[in-house]
Amino acid sequence: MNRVRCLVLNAALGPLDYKVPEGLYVEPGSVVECPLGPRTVIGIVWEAERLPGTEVPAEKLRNLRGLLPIPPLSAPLRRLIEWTADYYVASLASVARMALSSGGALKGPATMTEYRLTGGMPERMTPQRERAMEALEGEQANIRELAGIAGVSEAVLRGLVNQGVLEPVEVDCDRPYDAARPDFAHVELSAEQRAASDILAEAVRKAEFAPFLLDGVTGSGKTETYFEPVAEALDMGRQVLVLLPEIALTENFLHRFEERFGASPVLWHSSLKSTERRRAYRAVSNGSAQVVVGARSALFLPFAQLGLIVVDEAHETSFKQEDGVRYNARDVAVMRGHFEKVPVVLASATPALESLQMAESGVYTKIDLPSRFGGAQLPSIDTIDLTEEMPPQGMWLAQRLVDGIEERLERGEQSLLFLNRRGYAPLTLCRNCGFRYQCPNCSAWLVEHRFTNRLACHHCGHEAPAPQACTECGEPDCLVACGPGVERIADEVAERLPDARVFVATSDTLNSPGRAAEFIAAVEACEIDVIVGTQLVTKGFHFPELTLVGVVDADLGLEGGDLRAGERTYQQVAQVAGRAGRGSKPGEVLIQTRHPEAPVIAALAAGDRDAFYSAETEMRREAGAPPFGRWAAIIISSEDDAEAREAANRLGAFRPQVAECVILGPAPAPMALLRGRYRYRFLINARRSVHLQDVIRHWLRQVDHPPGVRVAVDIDPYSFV
Ligand SMILES: Nc1ncnc2c1ncn2[C@@H]1O[C@H](COP(=O)(O)OP(=O)(O)OP(=O)(O)O)[C@@H](O)[C@H]1O
Ligand SMILES: [Zn+2]
Repeated sequence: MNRVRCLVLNAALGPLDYKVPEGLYVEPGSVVECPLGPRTVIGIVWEAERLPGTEVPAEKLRNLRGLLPIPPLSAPLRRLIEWTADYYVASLASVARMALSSGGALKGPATMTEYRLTGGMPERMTPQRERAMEALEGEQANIRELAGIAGVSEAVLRGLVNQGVLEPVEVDCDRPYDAARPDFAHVELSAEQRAASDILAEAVRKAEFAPFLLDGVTGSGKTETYFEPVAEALDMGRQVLVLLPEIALTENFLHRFEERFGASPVLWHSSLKSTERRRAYRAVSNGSAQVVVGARSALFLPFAQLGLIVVDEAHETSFKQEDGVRYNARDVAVMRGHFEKVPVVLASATPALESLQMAESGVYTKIDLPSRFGGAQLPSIDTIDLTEEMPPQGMWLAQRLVDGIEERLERGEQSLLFLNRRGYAPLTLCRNCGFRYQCPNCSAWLVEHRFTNRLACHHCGHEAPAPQACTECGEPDCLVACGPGVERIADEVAERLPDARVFVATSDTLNSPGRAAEFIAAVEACEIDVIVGTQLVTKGFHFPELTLVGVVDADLGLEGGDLRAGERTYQQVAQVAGRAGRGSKPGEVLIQTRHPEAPVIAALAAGDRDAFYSAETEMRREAGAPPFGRWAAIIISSEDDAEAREAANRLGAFRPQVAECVILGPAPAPMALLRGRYRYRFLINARRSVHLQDVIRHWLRQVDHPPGVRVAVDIDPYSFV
């Protein structure tokens, strides 16, 4: 039979049947061009029995237009797409699109035109041209990407091409990557590391699904330990996927990887240039990309011969995707391992409660690395009760913490201050009229950034110059910054310790791999005395001279009280504390808090992880919260408030009555306005026995909404805004 069923990349359409023309060979997984009316859409040939659709009589079938030049998506990847769509209540098409994530890779020709500066000058210089030429120094990319880098229009750049200032370069899109060599460098593992890596390497050899929780204290050398099973997979000619939560962390990882394997791994993240994306995608699909290091989207790449998956810093909440298909990469990674029949390693010093629970119940094998590598000791931890040791008026650091930094300065050691707030101050208000600066698109205050002298929204990216006079009442010099951000803490350190060299480390300052590398080099060369940073500096970094960590406000994460507030605070503080004393010198951690008696803080101070986790586990069990019960959120949004509210109410009228399943709402979401959309929310809490996804799918199917209304389902939500 020359009829095939296709999953087309259009969420509004169901599966479609086509005829396979003479001479075209397709099989399940083949990526094909499907005619649709006058257009052509991309589709994936699927097993018809797994994709129920309406039977179309043979004479009505249209011919497939062609086969795209990439290998068919493998059966394990097709099963992963099905599972993800089913579990996260998403359309198959939207998940499948994540697996075809490089438009370029699906096309034929293997060269591409990029442009770079020639060193020539234009006949006439304009400010825009000047700006572009400055920004494009050392860059090579296509016109659209260069325009993005330079912040000018494509027309400006085309003008520069015509003038010979930019020249075209033909790039071979499929140049091979350098080979990683499993035996490049020999690493002497500690006995503890060796025992762990042996178990993992053995699992790689067996080539079966096996989930592991590599639970190692900060500085125990988890990376070195999982490099051995990586080497094992390479020896077997298999590919490896390593997921990292943050691009800023890859720099450090790349460096260590190169030292161990003599070549760079293949990178995958959202800001890759399209040529690099295409190259990586094709190399992954033909098996020549040996080790891929990526953000969560790498999870859906079409590996030819996967042998191992590692999720590093597996507890990180940034593995949860918060728009489009709202999946948790940690959980999907385990499912991919299941379908591919390969081991999966979740590595963390502060595992998610869910992961520990899976280990407890025997589903995951837990491997411990209880001590730091090379005899380094875990740091000593103490709290500073801010109600007793008050910082001076208008300041945020207690004297004891400042004294600690000063001691480090005298000894030539380094300090790290952690505050999870970018910018200078989280709120700006007018002393004269009380006006508070709010984002026009979001229910959020604008954050002052003194470096750039702007007020910015951290949710939608809205920005405005910081006003000189109040925009409401017109009074000059009346604006007050309320509360601290990292920039303000850096100012305070500079004021109280004028000799200290202070650096603010956030996603604003470490926004490219190059900048991250410079930062690491500067710290290693001891050109920085005090780092003031957000969650970005809490993990991954290894600075031997860093001996003091100060947590500026440990209570911050506990406010707002969402389900995981305690756990998240514990993880953040434990991770940042873990940056102290990783070399031969002992580390000290000072935690500023107004609630030293709060269970999380007390557990941190006592270094008693087990006490924290068992108290938290009991609380979750009682509340029916994950992993004991299940949560889901449904967010209804529209640019029109009334439309969103009505849609939510209409859906509310159809709420299902299901035993052991409580549906709360609709209520305005805590972020009632986000990126210009008004939002209403339902929260669903169910026992594990309830098939939550079916309940939600059935419910949502009963109500149609106007085109302006969006309905988003969030299974196992992490964000409760
Ligand atoms: N067997 C080893 N031989 C040489 N150096 C090692 C070895 N194991 C670990 N190290 C070094 O010890 C330091 C700490 O290791 P690593 O950063 O992997 O710890 P980690 O467990 O990932 O910690 P964290 O969770 O805090 O990021 C690194 O500089 C690493 O290179
Ligand atoms: Zn905003």
